Amino acid sequence: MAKQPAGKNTPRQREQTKQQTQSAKAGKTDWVSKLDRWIYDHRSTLALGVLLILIGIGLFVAFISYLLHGPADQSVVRAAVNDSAQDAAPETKNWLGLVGASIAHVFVFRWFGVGALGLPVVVFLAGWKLTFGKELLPLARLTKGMLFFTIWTSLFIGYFVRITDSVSSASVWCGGVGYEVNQVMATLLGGGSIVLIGFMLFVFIIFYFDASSWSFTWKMNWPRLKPADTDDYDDDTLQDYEKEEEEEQPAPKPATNGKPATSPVAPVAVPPTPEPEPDVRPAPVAAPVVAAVASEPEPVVPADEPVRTSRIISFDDPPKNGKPVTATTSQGSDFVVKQPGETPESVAPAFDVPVGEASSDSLVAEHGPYDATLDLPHYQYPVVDLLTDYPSKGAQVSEVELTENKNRIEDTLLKFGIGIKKIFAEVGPTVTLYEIIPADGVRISKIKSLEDDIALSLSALGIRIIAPMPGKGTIGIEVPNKNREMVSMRSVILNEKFSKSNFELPVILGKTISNEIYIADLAKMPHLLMAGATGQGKSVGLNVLLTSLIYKKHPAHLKLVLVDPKKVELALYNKIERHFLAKLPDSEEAIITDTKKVVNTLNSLCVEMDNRYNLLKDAGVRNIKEYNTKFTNRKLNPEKGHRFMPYIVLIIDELADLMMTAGKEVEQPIARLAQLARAIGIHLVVATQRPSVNVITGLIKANFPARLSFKVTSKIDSRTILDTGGAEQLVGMGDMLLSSNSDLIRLQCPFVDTEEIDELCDFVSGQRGYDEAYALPEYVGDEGGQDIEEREIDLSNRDVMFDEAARLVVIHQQGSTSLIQRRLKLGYNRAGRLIDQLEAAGIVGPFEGSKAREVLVQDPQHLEEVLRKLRDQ
Ligand SMILES: Nc1ncnc2c1ncn2[C@@H]1O[C@H](COP(=O)(O)OP(=O)(O)OP(=O)(O)O)[C@@H](O)[C@H]1O
Repeated sequence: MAKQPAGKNTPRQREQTKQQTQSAKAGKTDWVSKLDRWIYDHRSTLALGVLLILIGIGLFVAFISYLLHGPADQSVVRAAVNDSAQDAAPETKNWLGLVGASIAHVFVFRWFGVGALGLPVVVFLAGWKLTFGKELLPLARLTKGMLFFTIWTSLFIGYFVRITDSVSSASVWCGGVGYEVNQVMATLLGGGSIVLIGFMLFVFIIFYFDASSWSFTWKMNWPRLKPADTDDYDDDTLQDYEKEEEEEQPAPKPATNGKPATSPVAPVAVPPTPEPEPDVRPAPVAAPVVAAVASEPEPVVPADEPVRTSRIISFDDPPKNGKPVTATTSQGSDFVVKQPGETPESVAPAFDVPVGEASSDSLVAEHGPYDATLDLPHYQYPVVDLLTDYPSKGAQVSEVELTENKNRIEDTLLKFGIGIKKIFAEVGPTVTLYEIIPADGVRISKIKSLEDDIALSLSALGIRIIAPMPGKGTIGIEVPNKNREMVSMRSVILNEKFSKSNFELPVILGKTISNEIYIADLAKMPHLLMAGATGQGKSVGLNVLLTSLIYKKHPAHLKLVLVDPKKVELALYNKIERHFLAKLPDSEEAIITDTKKVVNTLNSLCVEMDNRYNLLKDAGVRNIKEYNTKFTNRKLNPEKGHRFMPYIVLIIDELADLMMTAGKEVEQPIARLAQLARAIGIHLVVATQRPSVNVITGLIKANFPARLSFKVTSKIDSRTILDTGGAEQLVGMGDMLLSSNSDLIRLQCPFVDTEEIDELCDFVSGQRGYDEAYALPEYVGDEGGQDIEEREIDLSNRDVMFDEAARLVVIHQQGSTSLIQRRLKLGYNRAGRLIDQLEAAGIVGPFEGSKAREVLVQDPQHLEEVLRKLRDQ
């Protein structure tokens, strides 16, 4: 692993540089990044959350107490302000003393009276959300409600205080605002004030509880509105109205007059709705379904029955408030569309393809496109200051060195009878390229055949002859610089080419001889094979690749599978497990070091690949990009297994080790993935010290068009990896050759130290992550045995959630682990165990690959019977 940077930087120099840069940084940006980190640190969020809960409770107690003892405390507060707080304090009646009385005096007496009680409720709920990471009640919606409650109550009570002329005794109930505003309204409107106050309540109710979804009958009779007039109508609705008008047949809507809604979602006993849903539809069967559905923030679109084009789709809530949205189809069945990003398994899109473009368009119009990043909405991309600022001196080649080399090249070539017309030098970070135009009549093949002799005569390490230079009629001779430039990771991350790159998976590979940054799109590569003798910069190279991805990608869009048979090379990335790593459901460690686990992981990736291909086929698209676009546009139904697909990058740090211990067992899945996985977003980066043919087999090699080599020990190794010599001539420390699309490019890999990686991982892991690493599909190897009976499920020791899980799958007629996981809020492992138990109990059928298991019990009554028997046993 990285021990020491490029030649010029001795540990001492580096330490000094680091100290200088650190003190420079400290002055300017340290406090900003510290503040950032503090804000996104779990501990500070927890502390703030608990503080807000305490403040919420405190304010509530203080306000209630003030309302009870108000008159007594008013004089105490005045005395404290005018005279001495110390003298006044003992007189206070408020349960929270003088402070409680003073705050309550302002909020209750001066401002809002009873209405002020809305404030502590909001503060408490905000604190709850910060502390527990989820909402007790929909916060945004409730805040709006409470704001209205505060002002309206104050006005309403103020009206009666004014007309009863009881300001001296009762003004504490309406507060100063309520009373004063009523005074003004009375002057302007007289008795009309109460009408205005009543009207305000009416307007609030119709917007807050979305009167548009109350009844079809209402809608039918309401005047037709243009889309510009309202947000609550979708195109379908308007078209329907227009059609009906044309036909002059105001036919009753099915849900009102037609057959009662028949939904496969039978009424279930579920906790009551947190907020009353005003539902005035005369649909007796639909009603319990509404109650059931509204309490669950999950889609309950009947899984097997495509929702037909909905004529009226109305949502009870504006899109951005984070509350589940209830929608109604013309069939009268209701379902909930969850806001994107509510939980890690956010499943916002609620329509399937059969619904048609218009419905998904209207969903997008209402809610905006699905955004996977909303699972971690506050995630901050790493700041560049995490990387060390090594002072860049540029390439250090003196005139003298250049002239010396030029003369030696001229002399050597002349010795072999090669005349030179012209010679140019281009100074790169590690080597200088001398480009030679040979004299007329000199054949390139002659120069090529003399390559080794010329190199020997020039007798410097790492001379590489490029004859001819691709696309030019010239010869290139690369001569290493005496003092090479160290390319820092920071400098390349800051480079515009990287920051502005819009590649799907941008990876920095290095700096070219013309000092340009070379960035590749791993998604297009589509896999990378990396070789290099020990100590030549492979680990640094992998770290550079990972750093570029982490700097550019949101955890929602990228998952890493890290295989590290050497056990220490990638260990640093353990910290970002809950952000970027993917692992097998049953494994403890996200970084895979054990060969058996590697085999399972590779096979699991193959299962993931097959699953993804099935989803692509189902969606009628050809690749991950088209799939995710369709999903983002809410045209794919998560209830049918559709989900946003993050890219998966598999990194294998040492293939040689694995090939020695597991041979074909790893070769086959690697080759399979390399052959097929590009379209579904799984990309491989495989590194090895030993690029021999029994490690990089023909099967593997054929499927890795992009190959990269650091210095290797022999020309044979160079040929194995690059199909040509040259890599043995490299000068080490990140000097490398990239072979891509039959081009061979010499690059200097940037340097990134383990300390920098450590800081980067700390920065990422200090932020809120997912509950656990991204779960790869379960793969049970030979030992596990696929047969449920062999795995001996003990039904006498059932999970406590067994009955609930059974009811869930029977109600939905869908035996899927992810359904159990989402709806019962369980981890993957536990949900997997539950589904195994359900299989053993004969409630669901056996595993069927990417499809959900068949549910063998058809109705809830039958299920209760089965459950009762199990209990009796
Ligand atoms: N891009 C680079 N720029 C400057 N120095 C580098 C670069 N890459 C590697 N080095 C130097 O080479 C040393 C070895 O690099 P690295 O640890 O990446 O080798 P490796 O090929 O992974 O070796 P091993 O396989 O034994 O782990 C580093 O400690 C560092 O001093």
